[in-house]
Amino acid sequence: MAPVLNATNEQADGAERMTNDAWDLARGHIRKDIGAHNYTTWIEPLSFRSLEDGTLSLSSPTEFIGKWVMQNFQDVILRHVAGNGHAASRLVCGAQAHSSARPSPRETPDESTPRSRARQENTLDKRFTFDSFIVGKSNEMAHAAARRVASDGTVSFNPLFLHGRVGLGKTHLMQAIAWEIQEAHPEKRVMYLSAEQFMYRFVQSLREKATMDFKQLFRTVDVLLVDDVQFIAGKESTQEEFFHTFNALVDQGKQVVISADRSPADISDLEERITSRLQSGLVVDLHPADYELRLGVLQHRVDMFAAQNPEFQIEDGVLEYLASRITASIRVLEGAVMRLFAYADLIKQVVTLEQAQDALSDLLRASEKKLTIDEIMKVTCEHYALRMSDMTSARRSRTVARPRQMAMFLAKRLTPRSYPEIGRKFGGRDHTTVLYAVRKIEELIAQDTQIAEDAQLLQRKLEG
Ligand SMILES: Nc1ncnc2c1ncn2[C@@H]1O[C@H](COP(=O)(O)OP(=O)(O)OP(=O)(O)O)[C@@H](O)[C@H]1O
Repeated sequence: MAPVLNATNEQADGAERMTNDAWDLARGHIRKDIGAHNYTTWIEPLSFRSLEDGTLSLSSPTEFIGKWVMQNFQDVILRHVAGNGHAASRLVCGAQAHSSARPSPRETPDESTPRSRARQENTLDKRFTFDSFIVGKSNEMAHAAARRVASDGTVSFNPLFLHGRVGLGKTHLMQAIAWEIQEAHPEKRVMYLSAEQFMYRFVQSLREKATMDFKQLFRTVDVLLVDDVQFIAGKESTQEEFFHTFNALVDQGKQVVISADRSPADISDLEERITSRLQSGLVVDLHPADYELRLGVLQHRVDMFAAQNPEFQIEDGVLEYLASRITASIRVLEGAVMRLFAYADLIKQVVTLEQAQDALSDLLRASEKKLTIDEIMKVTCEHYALRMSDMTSARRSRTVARPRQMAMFLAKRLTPRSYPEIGRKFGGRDHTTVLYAVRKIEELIAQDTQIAEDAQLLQRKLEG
């Protein structure tokens, strides 16, 4: 039986010796996958040592970086090295990394179980599971649909089409589906690959006059997940083949999951018949992450890191600050928090707001909104039909006090100002008043939908 989860095994069989140049090529792909910031922090400092007997050996400037790379980027590195036609199934990375290192018995996969066979063959990233996917308003629909596809015995919507801007979790969700189905049904043939890999394999099969094998391989899977389908726009023969594969599977009632950076209708240079088939199931978009989701992702990352590095400590408020300032994508946010970990490892002290600002200054500058407390007061007053003077006055009636508390809450959340600084701007109030206001609004957001909506609307206006 042909390997199902591995888009690269055949290429790997004929592996030539890997060189520095080949590592450079793989690095380019890795950079695209993990983003520029992660790349600069973790991958750029590595140098290629050797690739022998399937073990890729890289050296890193410190043990910490080596360990972190192994824990977080092993899959993506191996995938791209293997994608360039080199047999690589294991990574060794450290200050002393050496090609002769062998897996310890604990690390050696038990080849007797279907589960470990699936793991050995696959190109999935171990981190991309439902467990590690944080759900918020912006992605709850996509998450629910993905869960349904992963858990349903029957096919409810075919295809499931996930779309959204870069770095918002499409690949993560697709791989989570693949993991889940593979886990629950080891007998099922689940294939995950990018549209680029699909094209590569198709072209290879043409070159090797093995198109029948190609068709056989793709048309006998139970679940097919194709990432970044916008890639095949304008590529006629690949589109044609994709269309036939897609139809054959859907007609047999096999689940297909597709992702793209935009909706089917917005992908230009896609044949009309393909667009309409892509729209024939469920089309769900992942919206840009809101503040709560951003904070959730940061918190999750920190908890994971702290579990392995008990000495790691971060000052209260730093994550909230980062979540409010770094809005580009979850990938960028992850890059930021990982950089913070590397920084914490160097200084070996509690990470303060000032240090975080220093370590991430380029990222923060890029997303600088320069939001002032005056602006926050102004937008809040407009929303509640109040005067600016109400923000600083001593009036305590609820119609004025509540919006004022809301403005204080937003000032804390959306600016780097401290409690005393905010107090001074709001008519010279004490920092404890600001602290109380922030807590009060947080409490009300959890209980009162009107307040929750107000907070969200105001935040969106201010951040937009
Ligand atoms: N809701 C989430 N919870 C936890 N991590 C997330 C979430 N969304 C995205 N991520 C993380 O952000 C990073 C980027 O996500 P992913 O690669 O899935 O994005 P994508 O939408 O496929 O982007 P692209 O279009 O560039 O391929 C990954 O490391 C992923 O784990």
